Amino acid sequence: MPDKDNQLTHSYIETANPTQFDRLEDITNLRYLNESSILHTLRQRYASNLIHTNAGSNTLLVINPMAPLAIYSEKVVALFKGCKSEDMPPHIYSVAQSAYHNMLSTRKDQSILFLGRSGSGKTTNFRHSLQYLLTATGSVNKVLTVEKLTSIWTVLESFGNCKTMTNTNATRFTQIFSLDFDQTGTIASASIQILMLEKSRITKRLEGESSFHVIQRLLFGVEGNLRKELFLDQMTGNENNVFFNLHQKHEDKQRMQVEFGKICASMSALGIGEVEQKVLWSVLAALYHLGNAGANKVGNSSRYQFANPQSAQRAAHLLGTTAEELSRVTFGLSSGGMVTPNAPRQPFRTPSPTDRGLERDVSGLEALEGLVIGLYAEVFNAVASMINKSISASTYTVSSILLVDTPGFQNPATCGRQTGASFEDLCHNYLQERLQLLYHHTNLVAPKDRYLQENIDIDLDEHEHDNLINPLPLVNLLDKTAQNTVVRTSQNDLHEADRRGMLWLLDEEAIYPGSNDESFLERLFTHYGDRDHQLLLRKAPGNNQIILQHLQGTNPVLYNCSGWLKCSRENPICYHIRAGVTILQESHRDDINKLFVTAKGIGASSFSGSLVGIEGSQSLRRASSIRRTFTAGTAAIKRKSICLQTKFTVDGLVETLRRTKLRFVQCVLPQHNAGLCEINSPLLAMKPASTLNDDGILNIPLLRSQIRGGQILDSVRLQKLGFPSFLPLGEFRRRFRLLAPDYKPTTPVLDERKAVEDMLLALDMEMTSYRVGLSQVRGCFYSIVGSFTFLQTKKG
Ligand SMILES: Nc1ncnc2c1ncn2[C@@H]1O[C@H](COP(=O)(O)OP(=O)(O)OP(=O)(O)O)[C@@H](O)[C@H]1O
Repeated sequence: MPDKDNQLTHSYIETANPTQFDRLEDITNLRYLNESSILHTLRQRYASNLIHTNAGSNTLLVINPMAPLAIYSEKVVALFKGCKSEDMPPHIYSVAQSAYHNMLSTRKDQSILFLGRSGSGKTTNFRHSLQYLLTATGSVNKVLTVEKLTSIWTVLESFGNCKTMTNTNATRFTQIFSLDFDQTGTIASASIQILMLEKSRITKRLEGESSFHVIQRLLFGVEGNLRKELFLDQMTGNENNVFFNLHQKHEDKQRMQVEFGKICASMSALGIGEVEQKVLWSVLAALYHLGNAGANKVGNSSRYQFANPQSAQRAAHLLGTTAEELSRVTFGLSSGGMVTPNAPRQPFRTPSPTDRGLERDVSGLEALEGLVIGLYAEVFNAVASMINKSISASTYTVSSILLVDTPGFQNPATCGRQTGASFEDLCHNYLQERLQLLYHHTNLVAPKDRYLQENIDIDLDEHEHDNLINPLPLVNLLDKTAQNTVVRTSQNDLHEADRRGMLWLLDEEAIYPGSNDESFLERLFTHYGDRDHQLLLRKAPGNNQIILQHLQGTNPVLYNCSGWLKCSRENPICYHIRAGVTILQESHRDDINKLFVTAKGIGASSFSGSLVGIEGSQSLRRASSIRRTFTAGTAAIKRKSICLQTKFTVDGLVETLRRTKLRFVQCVLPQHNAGLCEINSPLLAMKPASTLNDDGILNIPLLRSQIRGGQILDSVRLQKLGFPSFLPLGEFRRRFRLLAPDYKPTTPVLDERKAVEDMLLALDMEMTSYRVGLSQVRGCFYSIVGSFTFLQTKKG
C-alpha cells in the first residue's frame, strides 16, 4: 500500500489493481496505470496463451510465444470478419480487420506497422495480417490468392533472409506490401516495394551467421542437368571461396534440396517461367564461381587479376560475357590480368575502374565484392519486379492498406557476439529509431497538439509530462542536418547550428583525403563529446568502439566502427555495383539481358531502394503518394552516398506512412534468444506457451525495457487521461441527432458548438466523458450509443 505520509516511499511504489482487472484485454482500462501493472497484465495473459494485448486504440502488443499456437486459421478469420473494432478481442486479426473497416468507412489509406527487436515476431505477424485481409476480403480475378501469397513469402524469404545471432530466419530488407481495394472493398491489385536490402551480406562470412538462404539452397539443392550447366557438379565443398561458407552437414544438404524445390515451385506459382528461373540461377551460380575465382596481384605491380582463371571463365560463361570483359570491368584494363594483346573492341559501355581513375585504394577483393553485391542486388530487383507483375492489375482502385515489415532492432551482444554491432546494424537501428519517433509523434505529440488547437484542457500530470522520454535526441544525433539559416546569437548557438548527425559526419569524412575510422570518431566526439550528449553516446574501451543508448536508453548497443568509412564511401564499391548492372543488361545471353532490361521497365515494378543504390526504382501504380515521397533526396541518390541514401529512404518511408491512418503492432521478445526458438529447443516448440511460462521463460527485465523503449506507458496514459476519439461538430450532431428527440435546435444552426453542447445536455451525457472543442467533439461515442440502447431496452 502507498504510504501517503512518506513521499519518498510513495514515489517508488506502484499501486496494484484489484483482481477483477486481471488479464484485461486493453491496458488502458487498468484502474492504476503503471509499469508494474502493465507487466503483471502481460504476464498473466501470456500464462494463459493470450499473447495479444491492446494498448489503446491503435496499438497491439504481441509477445512471441516461441511455439506454434492454434489461434490462426480460416475458422478464426471467420470470427473476426465484418466486426467493428470495439467488438473484437485483442488479436493480430483484429488489427487487420479494424484497418479494413476504417478504410471502408473513411476511404482513407491505412497502414499497419510492425515494430520490435530482431526475433520478436514482426514478420510472423505481418504475414498473419496479410493472410487475414486476403481471406476475409478476397481478390478480383484471383489477382492475389493464398497460394500466391505463400509463394511470395517462400521466394522473398529465400532471397532476403538469413540466419543471424538473434534469429534463425532474420529479414534483411524492408518491405511495404500494398493491398489496393476497389469500390466494393475487394483486393483489385497488390504490390511490394523493397527498401534497404542489406545486400553487402552476400559477400560477408560472419561467424555464427549465414549469407542469404538462397545461396546454400541453390548450391546444395540443385540437381541433374541444371547442376552441370551451372558448373556445380564438381563442387566439393572444400573450395576456398572468399564469399560463401560451403561446409554443410549431410542432413542439411537433403534439407537444401527440399527447400530449393520449394523455391522453384513457388516461382512457377507466381508465373516466373523456367527460362527466367534459369537466368536467376545462372547469375547466382556465377557469384559462387566469382568467390572461387578470388583476386590476387599481378606480380609485384599494383594491378589485380582473378586468382583462379578457370572459375572466372565459368562465371563469365554463366553471365554471358567473356573472362576478359569480366576482368576488365572488375579490375580495369591496365590490370593486365586476362586481357590479351589482341583483345577485341570493348563491347561494354561501362568504363573500367582504371579508365575512370578510380582504382586508388581499391584492392582486388573489394572490387570483386562490389561486383558481386551489384549482381545480387539486380537479381533481387528482378525477383521483386516479377512478383509485382504477378499480383498487380490495372484496375481502378479506391484505397489501400500498407503493411510494413522491417529488419528488427539489432543488438548482437544480447545473443553473445561481443565484438560489436556493424555499420549495417546501425542502419537497421536508425530505421527502428525513426519508426519509434513516428509512434511518439502519432500517439504523444499529435494528440496534445490537437487538444491545444481545440482549446481542450486535459488533466495531464505536469511531472509525468516533464519526464516524458523521447526518441528525438538520439535520432538527431544520427541524422540532424546542419542549420545554416539559424540566427546565431552566441558561440553556443554557433556550435549547435553547425552540429550535424552521425550519418552526415560519416558521409563527409568518407570523401576527405587521408581520412580513416579514427579521424571519423575524433570528429564525432568533437560534435558530441560534451556532457549534454554523454547520455546518448560514449566511447567504449575497445578499439574504435562506441556505445549508443538506443530507444531512450533502454537498449545500449556496442558498435565496432572499424571499416565504417569504407562502408559509406561512394567509391570504389559503388562503381563495381553499377558494373554488375551493366554486365547483366549487356549480356551476350539473350535470356539474361531480356530479363534484366525488362525488370527495369516493368510497369508496376518494385521500388528497390537499398543501402547502396536505388537502382531500378519505380513507383507504385496507384499510390501516388509513394511516388512523390520517394523522389525526395535524389541529390543523395545521384551521389550514391550510402549514409544519405539511408536517411532519405527512411524519410520517404516515414512520410508515406504519415499520410495514412496508422496502426502499430509492437512485437515483444519474451527472451533474448526467442528468435532462435526453432533451433534452440525443438521440444520447447512443441509445448504450448502456458506450460512454459514462468520467469525462466518470460524475462521480466527484458519485457520492462521493451515496454519503456516502446513508450507504451506514456501513450496509454495520455489516452486514458484524454479523449482519443473525435468527430467534427457538424458530423457529430447529424449522426447522433436521432438519439435526442427532445432536443429542438433553432434553424438554421448558426453556432454549431452551442448546438452540440445543448444536444449533449439533452442527451444527459456524463460531462466528464466528453469535451466540446472548437471544431470537434472528443470523447467516447460508443457510450452514447450504449446508453441509448440501454434507454430503449428500459422503455421497451
Ligand atoms: N505468433 C507466433 N507464433 C508462433 N511462433 C512465432 C510467433 N511469432 C514469432 N514466432 C517465432 O519466432 C521466430 C522469429 O520471428 P520473426 O522472424 O517473425 O521475427 P522478426 O521480428 O521478424 O525478426 P527479424 O527482425 O530478425 O526479421 C519465428 O521463426 C517463429 O518461430
